[in-house]
Amino acid sequence: MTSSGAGTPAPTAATAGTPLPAVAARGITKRYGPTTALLDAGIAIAPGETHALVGRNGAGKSTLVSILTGLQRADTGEVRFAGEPAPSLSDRDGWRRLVACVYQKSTIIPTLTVAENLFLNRQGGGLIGWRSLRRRAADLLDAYGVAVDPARVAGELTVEQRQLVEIARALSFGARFIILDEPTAQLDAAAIERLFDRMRQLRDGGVTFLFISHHLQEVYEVCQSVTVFRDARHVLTAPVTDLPHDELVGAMTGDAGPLLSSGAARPAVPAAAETVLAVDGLRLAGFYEDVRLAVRAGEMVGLIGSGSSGKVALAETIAGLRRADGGTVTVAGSRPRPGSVPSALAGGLGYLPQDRHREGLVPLLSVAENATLPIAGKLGPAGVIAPARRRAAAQRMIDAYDIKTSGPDQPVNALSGGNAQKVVLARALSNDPRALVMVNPTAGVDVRSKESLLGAVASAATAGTGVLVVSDELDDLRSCDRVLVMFHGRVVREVPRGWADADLVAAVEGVRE
Ligand SMILES: Nc1ncnc2c1ncn2[C@@H]1O[C@H](COP(=O)(O)OP(=O)(O)OP(=O)(O)O)[C@@H](O)[C@H]1O
Repeated sequence: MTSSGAGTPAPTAATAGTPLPAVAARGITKRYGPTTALLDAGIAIAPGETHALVGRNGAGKSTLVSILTGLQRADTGEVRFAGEPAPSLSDRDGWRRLVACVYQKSTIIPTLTVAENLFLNRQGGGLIGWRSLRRRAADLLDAYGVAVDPARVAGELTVEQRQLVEIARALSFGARFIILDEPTAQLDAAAIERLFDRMRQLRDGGVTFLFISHHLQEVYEVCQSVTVFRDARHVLTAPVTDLPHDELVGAMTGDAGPLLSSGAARPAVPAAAETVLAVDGLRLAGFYEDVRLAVRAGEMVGLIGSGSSGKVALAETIAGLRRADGGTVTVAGSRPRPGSVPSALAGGLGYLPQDRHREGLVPLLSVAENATLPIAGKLGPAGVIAPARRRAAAQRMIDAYDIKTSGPDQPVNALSGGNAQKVVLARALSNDPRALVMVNPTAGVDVRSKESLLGAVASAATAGTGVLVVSDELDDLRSCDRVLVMFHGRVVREVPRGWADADLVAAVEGVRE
């Protein structure tokens, strides 16, 4: 293990027999106004290894990534690649040849074809014809074993295909160091395994990875070393084989207490409890067919299924983001207007969207404004809210959900990803919805915050909200009274509470055959 509590790990100069790190950052400090995002932090990544970077929400991981990719300058400290100082920030081509990051959010332009995306910003290309562009793109994708048609419009790609195209693009620029920032958050189990196989192949070919994930089992599965950041500082770097899971969590959180089980018991739902969400004969061509389900007040129902199961499209239809071809959605006894989000919300639905960036938050508004948007009516007459009341309500949410922020006035686009997710959930629950639909509620949320988020959801259920949890994360589903399994657009099984992990995975896998 290198260093514990010290500022920066591992040397940047070669010592006898030790190769120079492929990437080394030392003594990095970065401040945003009153917030210290990184304080004398660093990382050293050996050539050809897959190195994990983990830490709680707001620990400084994304900030380090932006410095390692030349998107921003550290206030102090230095970055070296194979011992050489990093290029200047203006030398974008220099950076592109050294490092690429595949973000959760795509950097691919959705309206262009795959081929155009691959050859965008390429030096020395001059004007080339479409056929030649397409041929060169096909050769490039072929060389990296990516089975995607270069003529496809990039916006139509699946998350998995998009990531592979981005990796191929990075490698084709010459980069041999790739940062994967929560790459598995939007992938189903089979796609995650394919990604890991691909990473292992590339690693065998000498590619170095920095892998960021809140799923610690993935760190053990695919990484050789792990670095932990806590509160802007480097606290530990170790081979994963030397670091038991509990110690890793302890390093992240600063205490060694065991994680609570998020499947803690809730009272049984009375048989006479009212149905607060009913879906009847719902169908949407290409996504799902004849779906029927009911959630009662106080009940938590899970919905699991692979990427092609249609579960997210179903959730989006319930929330009014999509309009079904037929069938009905009933929320607390009334039928919201199909395809209307305001109508669904007015009817008593709370919704936690999959893509918090696009659907969840108003980026330039403060944490307080975002968190209290749906309770405006409760805080003051006719939607007029006294700023002090708004701030007080937001401060209560910040405390209850452990949101790391400089205060209620911080704009949400300055929050870390996981903390933004907490604001979306706090907001969804703030209106005491009769029914709550959540898609991947803990995506991007650290291990400790997961407990408090899921605890808040379970409390809402105990208080009478009916909850539909749409997720492939087994931890998200443990508190559910039953889990519905979707496959190719249909609900094909119902698994009662008390399942073992292997049983639920088998239920999802089994129906594939
Ligand atoms: N542009 C910005 N302006 C102000 N503060 C910022 C900005 N970007 C990041 N921060 C703050 O810096 C700290 C570190 O954030 P960072 O995004 O690096 O965390 P992270 O470890 O990536 O978290 P997560 O796991 O939630 O993605 C946070 O407190 C965040 O609010």
